[in-house]
Amino acid sequence: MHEERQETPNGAAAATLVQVVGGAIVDSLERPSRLLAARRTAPPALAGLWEFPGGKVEPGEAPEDGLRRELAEELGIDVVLGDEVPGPLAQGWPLNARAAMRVWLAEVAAGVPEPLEDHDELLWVSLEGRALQDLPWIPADFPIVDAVRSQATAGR
Ligand SMILES: Nc1nc2c([nH]c(=O)n2[C@H]2C[C@H](O)[C@@H](COP(=O)(O)OP(=O)(O)OP(=O)(O)O)O2)c(=O)[nH]1
Repeated sequence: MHEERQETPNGAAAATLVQVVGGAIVDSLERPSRLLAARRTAPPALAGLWEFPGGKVEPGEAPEDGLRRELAEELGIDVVLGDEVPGPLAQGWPLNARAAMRVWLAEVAAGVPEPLEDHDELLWVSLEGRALQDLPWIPADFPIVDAVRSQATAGR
């Protein structure tokens, strides 16, 4: 697992959060209208909840490379990454006491997304209306979903 150490404000060393990366895959980076949500199969506490496909960055791996690798493994696709959806931390969005996630907008460059690993269903959900927020996401993902929607639909 990839954990780094950093200095806290009082100078004590503290373990930083496990770095997770997630893909906010939209139908088109140019004119986004739908987002791809993925339903987890494990662990039991998260099974059945929706998330951004992705996973943990491996030691020595650049976050963007980790995201491309995870999306190829889990969904069988190559992606073009767009802008990052920045969170409040240097490590992105807080997920829980141990992990934070950096999220990038992305578009499918090759392949058709399929739930090959870790998910049992994929859903293209409209960025308009309530459909996105009405899905049972992993609780930590709701603010991220909001930010993704705002960023993806900005400038329309
Ligand atoms: N991929 C992903 N993980 C999320 C999201 N929200 C959230 O709280 N998480 C949590 C669930 C897990 O505790 C952690 C990511 O772990 P993971 O199980 O997806 O990572 P991985 O594919 O590398 O799996 P593994 O090698 O550890 O089995 O982050 C999300 O939107 N996407």
